[in-house]
Amino acid sequence: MERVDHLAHERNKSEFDVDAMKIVWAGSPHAFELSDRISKLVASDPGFRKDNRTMLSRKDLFKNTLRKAAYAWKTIVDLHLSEEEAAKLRFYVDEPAYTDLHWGMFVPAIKGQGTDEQQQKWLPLAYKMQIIGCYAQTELGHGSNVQGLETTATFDPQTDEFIIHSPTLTSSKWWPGGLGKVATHAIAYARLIVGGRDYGVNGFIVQLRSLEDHSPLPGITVGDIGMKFGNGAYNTMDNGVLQFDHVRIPRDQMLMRVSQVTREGKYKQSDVPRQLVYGTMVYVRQTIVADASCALSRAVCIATRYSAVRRQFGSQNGGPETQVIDYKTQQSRLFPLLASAYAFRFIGEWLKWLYTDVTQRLQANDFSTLPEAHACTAGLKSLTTTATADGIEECRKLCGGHGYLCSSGLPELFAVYVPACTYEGDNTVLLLQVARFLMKTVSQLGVKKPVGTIGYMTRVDHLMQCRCGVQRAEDWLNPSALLEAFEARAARMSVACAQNLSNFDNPEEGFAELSADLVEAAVAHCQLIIVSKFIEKLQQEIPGKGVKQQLEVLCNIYTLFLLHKHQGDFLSTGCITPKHASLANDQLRSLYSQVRPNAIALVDAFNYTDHFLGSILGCYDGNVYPKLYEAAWEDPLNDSVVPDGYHQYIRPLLKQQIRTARL
Ligand SMILES: CCCCCCCCCCCCCC(=O)SCCNC(=O)CCNC(=O)[C@H](O)C(C)(C)COP(=O)(O)OP(=O)(O)OC[C@H]1O[C@@H](n2cnc3c(N)ncnc32)[C@H](O)[C@@H]1OP(=O)(O)O
Ligand SMILES: Cc1cc2nc3c(=O)[nH]c(=O)nc-3n(C[C@H](O)[C@H](O)[C@H](O)COP(=O)(O)OP(=O)(O)OC[C@H]3O[C@@H](n4cnc5c(N)ncnc54)[C@H](O)[C@@H]3O)c2cc1C
Repeated sequence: MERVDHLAHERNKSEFDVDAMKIVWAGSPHAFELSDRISKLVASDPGFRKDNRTMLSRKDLFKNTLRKAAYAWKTIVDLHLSEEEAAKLRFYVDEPAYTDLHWGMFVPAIKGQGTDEQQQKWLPLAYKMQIIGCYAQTELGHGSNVQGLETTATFDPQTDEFIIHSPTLTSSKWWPGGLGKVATHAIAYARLIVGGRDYGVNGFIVQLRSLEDHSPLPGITVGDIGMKFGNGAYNTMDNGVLQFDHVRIPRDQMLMRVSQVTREGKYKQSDVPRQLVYGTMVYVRQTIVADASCALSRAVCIATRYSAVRRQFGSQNGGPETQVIDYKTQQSRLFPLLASAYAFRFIGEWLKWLYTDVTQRLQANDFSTLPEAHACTAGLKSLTTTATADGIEECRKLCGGHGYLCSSGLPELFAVYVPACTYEGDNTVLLLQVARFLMKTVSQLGVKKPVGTIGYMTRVDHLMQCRCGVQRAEDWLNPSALLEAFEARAARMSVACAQNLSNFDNPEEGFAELSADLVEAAVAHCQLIIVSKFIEKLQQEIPGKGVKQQLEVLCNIYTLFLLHKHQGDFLSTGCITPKHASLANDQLRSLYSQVRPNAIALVDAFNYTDHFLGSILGCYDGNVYPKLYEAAWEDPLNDSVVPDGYHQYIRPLLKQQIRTARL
C-alpha cells in the first residue's frame, strides 16, 4: 500500500533547499553521508528495536541493554566500522549504556591523563573491549566538591603499590555509570598520600571484577544504586556504588601525566597545570554541548510535526479546524526552541573547535587558553542543558494530552535528558566557575588584555555608557545592534557584581553573598557567546537556495527571544529602553510569520529516522491518529479484555454496591 504523506502540503510550502540545509546541520557533506547511512542501518535492523522499553521491568530492561550493546559491538566488528562510524552507531542505537562511559570517559581519561607507556598498555585492551571501564569520581558525600573526595590512595614503598581505601561510608563511590554491574576496571579518583602527606585528588586505574567470572576482586564491594527517574529512560544504565577495603594496585596504575610518584616514594609535579586532572570533565562537557542540540532538535521535530497535524477550533462553514501551529501562542513557544536547536548546533561545533585548539596548545606546553576553555565548556554546558531540559518539557506541553503518552517519545526523552543538568557538574556550580573567571577578568582590566570570548571587555568603557540606536522594529535585524545590546548587558552585569564585591572585606564571603547575581552575570556572558557565534557563522558563505536566509531568521529569533525573555536585565542595566523592548517584540512576531511556512522543512533538515525519533506524534508522514490507535491496543494491559485482578478486586466491590443499593 502506498504511504500517504499527511505533511506533503507543508513540505511544498518551504522556501529553501532542504537537502542543502541537511548538510549545514550535519556539519559537512561527509558528516551528512555518515549520519544518514548509519541511522538507516540501525533503523532497519530489528535487533535495535526500542519501542518496548518503557514496559519492561528493570531486570529485563537491563538485560536487553546488555544484549543490544553486545549486538552493536558485533555489528561494528562484522562490518569493520571505523571509530567514527562506530560512535555514530552507538549514538543512533539511542540507549544509555555502560559503553557510553567506557568510550566517553574511561578511554579519554587514560588518553588525557596517562603517560605514553600507560596509554600503550591500557588503550589497546580498552579499544578491543577486553576490559570495560568506568569513571569513578563522585562519592556518596561529595560530587561537586572534587577537592573534598575522601577515598585514599596511600603509597606503600615496601611493595611499590598504592593501597586504595574507602575510610568512611560517605567515601563510597556513588553514581558512576557502568560501575554497578558491568565494568571490569575503573578510573577511581582518590587522595594521593605519599610519605604521610596529602597531595590532593588523582586518578588511578583499578581492576574491580575478575576477567574470568566477573566476581568482584578481594576488597571490592560493588553494586547498582537503584531505580532512577522515569520508566525505561536512564534505568538502562547501571549507576553504581563501590567501596574499597585496602585494595592494592601496582604503582604504575596511578595516571601519571600530571604528577608522578617514583619507586623511592618521591612525589613529582610535571610542568603541566594541576587542573589537567580535571581534563576529562572539560572534554565531556564539550561533547554534552554538542549533544544538547540533538536532544532539543528531536523534541522540536516531534512538536513541530504534530502541531501541523493537530487541529483545534476555528472551523469555517464546516471546513477543517485551524492547525495548532498557526496559533501565535504556539509559535511563540515553539519557534524559539527551533531556533535554539540550530543555535546549539553551531555553538557545539565551535566548542569542538575550541577544545581541539586548546588540546593542541597543551601539547605544545601553551596553557594560556585553559581558563577560557574551562569557563566556556562549564558555562555552555550549563546553559544548553538547562534550556534543552526545559525545552523538551515545553514540547511535551505543546503536544497537549498526547504528549503525555510514552508513545509520543517525549516523557522518555525528558527523563533520559534531565540528569544532564546535574552530571558532569551541577549547572549552578558550573555557572559559579564562569562567574569566578569573569570577576578575575574585570579585576585585571588594564593589566591583562582580555581575549577570545571575553575580548568584548576591552571596550568596557564604551559598553558601560553606550545607547541603543534602534528606532524601528527592523533595526533589530542589524547584527551590530544585537551584539552591542548583548555585550553591554553582559559587561554591565559583570562590572556591577565586581563593584558590589569590592564592598566586602573578605572576597570569598562577598562571592557567597552575591552568588545569585553572579550566576545571572554568567548567564548573560554565555548567552552572548552563543549569539555572537551564531552571527559569526552567518558571515561565512553558506550554499543552497534560501538556506542562509532561513538561518538569519532563526538567528534573529534566538537573539530577540532571549532579549524579550531577559528584558528585565536589559532594562535595569539601561542597555535598552521600554520602547526598544517593545520594538524587539514587534520584530519577533514578524519573524514567527516568516518561519511558519518553513517550519516542517526546518525540522526535516535534522534528517531523523522514525526509529531514532521514537515518536508516533513526530513520524515523518504525519499519520498520527491511526498509529496512536493501533499502539494503544499493543499495550500489555489490553492483552485481555477483563483485567487480571477483576475477580479479586472489582467483582466483590460491584457486588457490595448492589447490596447497598437494595437497602
Ligand atoms: C561521544 C561521547 C559521548 C560521551 C558522553 C558521555 C556520557 C555522559 C554520561 C554522563 C556521564 C556523567 C559523568 C560524571 O558526572 S563524572 C563526575 C563529574 N563531576 C563534576 O563535574 C564535578 C564538578 N566539580 C568540579 O568540576 C570542580 O570541583 C569545581 C570546578 C566545581 C571546583 O573545583 P575546585 O574546588 O578544585 O576548584 P576551584 O574553584 O578552587 O578552582 C581551582 C582552579 O582550577 C580551575 N579549574 C576548575 N576546574 C577546571 C577544569 N575542569 N579545567 C581547568 N581548570 C579548572 C579554576 O578555574 C581555578 O582556577 P584559578 O582561578 O585558580 O586560576
Ligand atoms: C545520571 C547520573 C550519572 C552520573 N554519572 C557519573 C559518573 O559516571 N561518574 C561520576 O563520577 N559521577 C557521576 N554522576 C555524579 C554527578 O557528577 C554529580 O551528581 C554531580 O557532579 C553533582 O554533584 P552532587 O550530586 O554532589 O550535587 P551537590 O553538589 O550536592 O548539589 C546539590 C545542590 O547544591 C548546590 N550546590 C552545591 N555546591 C554549591 C556551591 N558551591 N554554591 C552554590 N550551590 C551549590 C547545587 O547547585 C545543587 O542545587 C552522575 C550523576 C547522575 C545524576
